[in-house]
Amino acid sequence: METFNELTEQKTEDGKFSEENTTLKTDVEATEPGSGSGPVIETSETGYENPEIKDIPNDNEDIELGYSFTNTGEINVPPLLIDQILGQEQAVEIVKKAARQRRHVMMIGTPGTGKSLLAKAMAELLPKEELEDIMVYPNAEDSNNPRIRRVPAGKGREIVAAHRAEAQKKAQSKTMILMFLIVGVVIYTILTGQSILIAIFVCLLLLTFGRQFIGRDEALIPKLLVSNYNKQQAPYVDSTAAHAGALLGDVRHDPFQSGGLETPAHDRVEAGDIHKSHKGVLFMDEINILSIESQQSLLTALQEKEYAITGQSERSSGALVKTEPVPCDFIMVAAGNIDALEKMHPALRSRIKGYGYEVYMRESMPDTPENRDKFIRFVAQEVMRDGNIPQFDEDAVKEIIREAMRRSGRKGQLTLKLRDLGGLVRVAGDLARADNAPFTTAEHVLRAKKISRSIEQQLADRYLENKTDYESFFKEGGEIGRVNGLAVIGSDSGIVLPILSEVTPSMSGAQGNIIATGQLKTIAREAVKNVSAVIKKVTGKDIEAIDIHIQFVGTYEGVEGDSASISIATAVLSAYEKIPVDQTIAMTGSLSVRGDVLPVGGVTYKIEAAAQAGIKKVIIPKANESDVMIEDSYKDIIEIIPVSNITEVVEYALVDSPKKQEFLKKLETMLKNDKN
Ligand SMILES: Nc1ncnc2c1ncn2[C@@H]1O[C@H](COP(=O)(O)OP(=O)(O)OP(=O)(O)O)[C@@H](O)[C@H]1O
Repeated sequence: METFNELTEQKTEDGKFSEENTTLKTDVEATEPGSGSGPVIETSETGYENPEIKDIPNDNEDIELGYSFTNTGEINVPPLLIDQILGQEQAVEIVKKAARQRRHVMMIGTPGTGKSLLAKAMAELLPKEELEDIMVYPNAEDSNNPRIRRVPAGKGREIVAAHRAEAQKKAQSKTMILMFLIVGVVIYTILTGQSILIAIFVCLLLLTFGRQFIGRDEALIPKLLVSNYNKQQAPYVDSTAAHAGALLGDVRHDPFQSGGLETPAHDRVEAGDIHKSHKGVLFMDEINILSIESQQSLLTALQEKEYAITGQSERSSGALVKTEPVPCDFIMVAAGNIDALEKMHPALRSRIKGYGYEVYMRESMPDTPENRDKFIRFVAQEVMRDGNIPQFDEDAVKEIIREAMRRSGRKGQLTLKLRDLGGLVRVAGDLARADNAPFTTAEHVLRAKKISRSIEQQLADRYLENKTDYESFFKEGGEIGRVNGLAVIGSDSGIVLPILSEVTPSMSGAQGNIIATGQLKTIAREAVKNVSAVIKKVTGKDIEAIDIHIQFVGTYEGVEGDSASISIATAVLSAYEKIPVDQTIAMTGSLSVRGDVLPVGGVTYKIEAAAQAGIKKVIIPKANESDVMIEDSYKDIIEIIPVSNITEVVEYALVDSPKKQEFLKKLETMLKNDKN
């Protein structure tokens, strides 16, 4: 009986990079989050470039557009933000509906797909006629309970100005009276020959008490808590990562709490974002990072549509003060990625769900002529928003569309991770400006792509440099048990990931083990287990007698995903059968327990990484064939071999020999029997 143990994984916890960005992903997941090549670090020096591919011109096939134009200055950018949004039709419809009916909205999806843009657009759709100013007045009966009044928008300023003028007038007449009294005292002293010292004492008394008497009117001036003076649209307040005070309002501490030096309580009250967004939109990204107490208070504010302001710090004198309830009738737009749902206060989620809509943002849209034309408008919008970069000519826009195709990771799609693409537009525009060019051209976009490399891409470059320096992977010859696997770092860069395998006599003698090293994470560990099913079938009976060692070379950051499974299987089969693997080949692909090669993510970036590393051929899953959108500069230097099962992988990857032919026959028969 086959008695393979559970996978034994040896890992070192040291030297782990941040999981999110630097884990080597080898599976479909890897194509997801789109940090793209935004303008993170602008340096042309950092990129490692294979000299072979450096100067190959980009002669991509032409991209057809619905209409032609000279430059994006000719394109009409719609005045309303809602009409500027690309590809998120469902979200746009929901936002329009929610604005009409004053409903809350929850948007879940990848960063940079337009969530905050939609929230801003919603504020533009709300009626500005309903806007109000909120004022806080002193309370003569209880100074620690300031009064709240709402007045039509713009009136607040007038009221404060009128109170101030009145207080100044009163203060002036009181000052006059005081001056008269002092002058009277001086004259009286001179006329009656009284002691000068007594006169000075009396004057000082008058000044001290008089000051308090005069200042009292100032202390009664109301404070404008929320002003909507001259606002052209309903407020939009981004409250992402706000602390309790900034979100819910606060009362400042008063270091002088007596002696006539104190600041009146109402003057120390500060509005929170929930109050500033009254009659408008409160946007909160990553709502799950808000503390549970603040989420609870937010829920109360949503339910009551008013929320009293009190000092947030218990030790401050502000904690004694609590205003009357302050209006906060806002529409909440909550956003986040899918984890936000799990970590969100269930009652808050239920409130938004019960009184609003939920929408999942799209990450790409079909590559149709209409959608391409929308990208022309997108570039025009970004240029307009930036305000400092030259307009794009038609070829430059086509280059941006080409990049949108590539970044979608799937044939026939255009990415909607538009913040990153907007970054590319700006870097290209900056280059054109630096050149004093009248327009941004395709050449500027291509240069921008080279210099605006994401941190992950730069990391991949360094990785390649180091690996090349230390000759950690081979590009030619045949090696037993050694395969050039491929992985993705972040979401937009690939690396060559060498995988080694050794087959040794079993330590226990009675039981075989699979020992995998290289800090494998859950999915990668499971992939190794699945591969073991195929290995067991192919290698046959005496499996109890061997241990199989698999090493992911130089992966101190950890490995995740299952797209290395065909590489693992090939390495192990090569080690077991003692047939060398062709090192001019790299490979990526997931393997089913029945030996089929399944699709994976990030094929384009992986192929480009292999080409950059000087590898000549890449095996990819047949199902991914149409997702390949490598730059033209790589097309002539790398051969792509699509495969659909492990037999084909072995056929291409192992170095030709009679032993290989024999093994292939065995493999084919086994898989055939398996399927029948
Ligand atoms: N669907 C879209 N249509 C047009 N422009 C977009 C779209 N999505 C993103 N953009 C551009 O990207 C910028 C950033 O997008 P936005 O801030 O709305 O993303 P987000 O989804 O809120 O991201 P995050 O969750 O990181 O805040 C926008 O100001 C806009 O220029």
